[in-house]
Amino acid sequence: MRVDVFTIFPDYLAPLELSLIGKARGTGALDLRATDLRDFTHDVHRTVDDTPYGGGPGMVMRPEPWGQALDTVLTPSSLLLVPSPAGRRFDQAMAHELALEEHLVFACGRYEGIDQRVLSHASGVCRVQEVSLGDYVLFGGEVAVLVVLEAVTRLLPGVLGNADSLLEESHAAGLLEAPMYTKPAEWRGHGVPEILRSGDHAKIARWRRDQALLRTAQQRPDLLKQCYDTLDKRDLATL
Ligand SMILES: Nc1cc(-c2ccc3ccn(Cc4ccc(CN5CCCCC5)cc4)c3c2)n[nH]1
Repeated sequence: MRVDVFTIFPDYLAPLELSLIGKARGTGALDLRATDLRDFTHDVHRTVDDTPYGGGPGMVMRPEPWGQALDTVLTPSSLLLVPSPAGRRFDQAMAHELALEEHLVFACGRYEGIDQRVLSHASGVCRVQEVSLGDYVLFGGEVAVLVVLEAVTRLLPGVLGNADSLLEESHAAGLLEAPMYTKPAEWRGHGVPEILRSGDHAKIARWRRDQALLRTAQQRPDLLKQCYDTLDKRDLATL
């Protein structure tokens, strides 16, 4: 997957060099390039913003640098993602959709956002999707890029060493995960559920499924409602 990110703070994306994303870049699963939007300005101050038409607080990002920047990468097969408080809520389903794309382009806004004509013009070239992390306002889009790219990269083939963890996720799709434990068996007076040390994999799987159901019912009943139709009689007996 090829990913282009345009931002006035390219260093903000340095964490993408680390950990599994860094590994995905090393194996070629992810070809990621961050470019400074100011490279597409031509004035001595490298200006990317200006006052909003119609008045109002703050500044708006000028269309010209964005137009020239996006001209260098957008093709009809690109998907332009524009982080925004007004965007489609990012979730695991969207992460799976994005993991199938061949070319993602992120336009990271700052200030009060990007001149709307940039998105309008781009939608004549490729698909454009505004994306939101949630109902709160950040300073800009870079944090959204870090979140989206981490969630998408772990879904790319070969990135997660143990493919089973993805299978686990798909099986438990929609439910919260069961509690996890590791050594030591006794820690500050807290033990580990005996079933997990029984070696009986069928019983362990059932226990984990029950824990996931109960945890979801308790902490995220909205999720349980969404996947209620997928529950079998044994699941319903647990609830
Ligand atoms: N999920 C999420 C994504 C973002 C995000 C993404 C990209 C940019 C680019 C700039 N900002 C900051 C900003 C955006 C908009 C306003 C105006 N708006 C007026 C009405 C009430 C809400 C705010 C103020 C500041 C961004 C914020 N925040 N949260």
